[in-house]
Amino acid sequence: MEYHVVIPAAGTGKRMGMEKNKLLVHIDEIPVLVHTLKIFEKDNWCKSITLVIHKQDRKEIRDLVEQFQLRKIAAMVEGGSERQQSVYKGLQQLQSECIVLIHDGARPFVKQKYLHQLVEKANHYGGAVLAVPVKDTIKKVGNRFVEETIDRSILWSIQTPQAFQLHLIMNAHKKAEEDGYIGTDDASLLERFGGKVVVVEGDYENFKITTPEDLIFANAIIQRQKGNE
Ligand SMILES: Nc1ccn([C@@H]2O[C@H](COP(=O)(O)OP(=O)(O)OP(=O)(O)O)[C@@H](O)[C@H]2O)c(=O)n1
Ligand SMILES: C[C@](O)(CO)[C@H](O)COP(=O)(O)O
Repeated sequence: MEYHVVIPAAGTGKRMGMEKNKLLVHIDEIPVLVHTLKIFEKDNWCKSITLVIHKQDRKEIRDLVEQFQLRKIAAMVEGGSERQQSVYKGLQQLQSECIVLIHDGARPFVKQKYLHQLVEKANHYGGAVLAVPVKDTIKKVGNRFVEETIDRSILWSIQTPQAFQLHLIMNAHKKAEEDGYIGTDDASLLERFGGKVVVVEGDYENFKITTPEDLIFANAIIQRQKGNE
């Protein structure tokens, strides 16, 4: 089977608290974004990468594409002020019906075996997301007092990649834009209209690099991977 991937990389990384986009920060001498892109470069089911970038990063990212010989990048488009807008701009680059994966540039540790499972599930059901069961106890809190402890057995932390039949996710993004609806992931836009989204269980290493301590975990994972090579 085959798929195309849209990678939103147009954030500014406010929670990382650095001057530059966190995706350009190095882990083991390679920018976070390059670690992510290499996963898709290596996967022979992946036919093209659409990269959504911030205007100010264009030159640096173009240079990285050359330096690391990233050959699958079909388009580099500028994103919007919200992740959702960036993804929609990326999706609009795809011309014909296909399975599309949407994957955060900030998740450089997704394993290839999950990509293929997601493609197969999306082909069957329409949508598929990678996720892990929550590890913490989750409580509903109002005004600093606990209102309820939620049954953890039904809760999952949702990651990316998220895989979709292109026409379904395009339609969901179009409707969300018309309604002024902003979701925290792409699958939620499909769920609004009863679209089927199946969960593929992944692993906890596929975390999103968000705050400074995440760089410590990221370096530790890379060192362990190198030790296993
Ligand atoms: N307007 C935006 C915002 C985010 N993203 C991308 O979406 C992914 C997940 O977003 P997040 O981790 O929230 O990144 P930032 O928005 O950069 O971080 P912050 O919220 O801390 O500013 C990242 O790969 C980020 O580059 C994007 O393409 N366009
Ligand atoms: C899409 C996402 O990766 C799902 O976990 C996530 O929502 C991205 O952004 P956030 O701002 O950290 O919620």
